Amino acid sequence: MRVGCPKEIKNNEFRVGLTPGSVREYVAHGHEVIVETNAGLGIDADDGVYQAAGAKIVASARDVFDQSDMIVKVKEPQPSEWAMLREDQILYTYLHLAPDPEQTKGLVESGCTAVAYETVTDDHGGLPLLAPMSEVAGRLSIQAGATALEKVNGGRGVMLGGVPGVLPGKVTIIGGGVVGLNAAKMAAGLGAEVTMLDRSIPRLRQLDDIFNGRVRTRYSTIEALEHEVFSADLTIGAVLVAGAAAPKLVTREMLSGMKKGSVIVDVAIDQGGCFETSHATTHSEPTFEVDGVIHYCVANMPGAVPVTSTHALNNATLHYGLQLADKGLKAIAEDRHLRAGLNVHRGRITNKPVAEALGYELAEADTVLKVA
Ligand SMILES: NC(=O)C1=CN([C@@H]2O[C@H](COP(=O)(O)OP(=O)(O)OC[C@H]3O[C@@H](n4cnc5c(N)ncnc54)[C@H](O)[C@@H]3O)[C@@H](O)[C@H]2O)C=CC1
Ligand SMILES: CC(=O)C(=O)O
Ligand SMILES: [Mg+2]
Repeated sequence: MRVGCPKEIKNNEFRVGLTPGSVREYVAHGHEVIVETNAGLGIDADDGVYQAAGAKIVASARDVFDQSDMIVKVKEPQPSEWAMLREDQILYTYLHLAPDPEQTKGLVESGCTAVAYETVTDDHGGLPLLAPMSEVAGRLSIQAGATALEKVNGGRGVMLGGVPGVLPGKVTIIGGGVVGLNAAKMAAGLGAEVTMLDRSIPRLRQLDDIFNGRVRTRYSTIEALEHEVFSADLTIGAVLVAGAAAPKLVTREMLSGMKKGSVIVDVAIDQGGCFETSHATTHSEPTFEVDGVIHYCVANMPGAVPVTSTHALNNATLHYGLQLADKGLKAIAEDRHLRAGLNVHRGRITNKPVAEALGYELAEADTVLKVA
């Protein structure tokens, strides 16, 4: 198969779909790999490094899309990209379709087969291709939140760790999955007072075991949420219902109960965000203020640390990428975890939460894939 990797074009996105190491693996499987010039500059890999790994370098994204059977990316395709996709092409990348009707329409109209990293599953009930970026974003969320809390950045001027004789800042984390766990590790490491909320009691038990009393856990009711968010200096939004738009757990009305200059980092923004007042921001303008509360809502947080993120992402995406390249649609038909990743196929929506969120008729992945 011809496997193509264009340069990412989202605002301040420096990751790349394939590392040179991944290129070598595809080539070792007998595939041709086509990489756009300068695609890897954000991870210190120039065209020569990709060529040494066996890639062919082409001058433009158009060349990559024209010459490839499968496109491997990081972020959801932008309008100029979905216009280049074709019916016989596989797209393998993050999509986050539920809150994004325009992109969904673009992919449906292209006729391509789109596999979303964030809905591929594993045997343990996890999302293995989302997890590495959730680890990165969870850890970054505390760095971003601590910076936004500085007075010069509009925050209330609290240092999360405190100092001897002065109480630490308070961090509330809504959602104790991969993002939440990694945020809690960083916040606790800085010396902050940390509370995590979740709706899953088994997960709260696990978190309690992991932190052994260093972090408080609380079942997430409206009352508990209000109490923990109103008293927080920094609140992290980290909930997920796989594939679906994030539930709006913190309403605009609730902002009036929060401390002036407190900060929210809505990591769940890529699924629409779990604060009613959130809207996606970019690394060039990451924050805005509503009712005295600073909002940080960058939808591609890991793009800020592309070296770490690209390698972590490739570690997770390579296995299924090779399956797709080796077997094409048959790989999706044969593997239920890859089938869970299928969101769009030849103009049909095959992911239930996406179909429900955007009013499309659901086409079941197993029936729509007529593979001999
Ligand atoms: N902005 C960015 O750059 C990035 C955003 N993300 C996003 O972060 C979000 C979280 O991802 P993960 O931690 O990997 O998901 P996860 O599935 O590991 O964890 C989500 C947690 O939310 C909990 N939850 C669901 N509904 C809840 C509710 N109503 N109240 C309280 N808890 C609830 C679940 O029980 C689960 O423990 C996702 O939307 C993901 O796409 C991930 C990476 C980068
Ligand atoms: C998961 C995601 O949206 C990201 O890594 O940018
Ligand atoms: Mg989007």
